[in-house]
Amino acid sequence: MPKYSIILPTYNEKENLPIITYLIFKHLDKHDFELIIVDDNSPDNTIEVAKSLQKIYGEDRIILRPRSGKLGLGTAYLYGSETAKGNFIILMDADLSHHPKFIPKMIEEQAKCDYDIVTGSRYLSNGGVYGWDLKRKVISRGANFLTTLLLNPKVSDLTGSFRLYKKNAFEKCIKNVESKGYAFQMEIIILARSFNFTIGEVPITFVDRFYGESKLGKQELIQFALNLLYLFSTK
Ligand SMILES: Nc1nc2c(ncn2[C@@H]2O[C@H](COP(=O)(O)OP(=O)(O)O[C@H]3O[C@H](CO)[C@@H](O)[C@H](O)[C@@H]3O)[C@@H](O)[C@H]2O)c(=O)[nH]1
Ligand SMILES: [Mg+2]
Repeated sequence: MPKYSIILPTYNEKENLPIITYLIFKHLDKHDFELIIVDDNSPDNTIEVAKSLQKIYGEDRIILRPRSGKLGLGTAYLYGSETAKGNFIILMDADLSHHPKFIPKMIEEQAKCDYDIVTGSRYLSNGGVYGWDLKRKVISRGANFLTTLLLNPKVSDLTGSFRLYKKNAFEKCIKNVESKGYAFQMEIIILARSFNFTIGEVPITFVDRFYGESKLGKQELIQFALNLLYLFSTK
């Protein structure tokens, strides 16, 4: 039976964490999985909530990273993949923007063609984005448009982070990725294509967070543009 390791990076997600955890356990009750919560020493003490959840669901089902500093999302994913015991890795956000009900659909899609990667896509028909203002919609569409124009990796949602990977595919991509911030997800797809990994897509609806705040800032966007130009120039 396949085992799935779900990596959940958290930074100030104390309200969202119990709800997302409950929904993951509900929607994956027929699957063998572990949940790896990678907190960056959040000032709101998310880690204390995570420890309580670990007591409820068991230390074999919820794995926590020992206390760290603010190390960033890239290192959170790296820790998750080094710790994972599953043969598949699932990345998702902890803020309820990614609904766990889509995970069984991703698992089904992966099995259909034995894909190396399945991406949750907001930009397929039946997918969508809810709750974002115009600026955020333009940024997301713009980032996808520019990446497609320059690198055309033939995936409809390049910046989304809700994905399922075969463990070996994820390890190979993450070892080679250079981008640290918002461009990370996009670069992973570019790398996956260069390694000839197969990629399937499942439509998802992304709902903007209700509790807490997005960590995407102006600096991240400038970095995205620089990373994209770098990938284009080294193509
Ligand atoms: N451990 C850790 N977790 C972090 C950090 N920064 C953010 N996170 C966690 O990473 C997830 C996504 O962060 P958000 O701040 O909610 O991102 P977003 O603006 O909603 O952006 C989302 O959509 C983008 C595509 O439009 C994605 O590119 C991005 O990865 C994310 O999925 C959340 O679970 C958040 O707690 C960090 O430095 N460290
Ligand atoms: Mg978010």
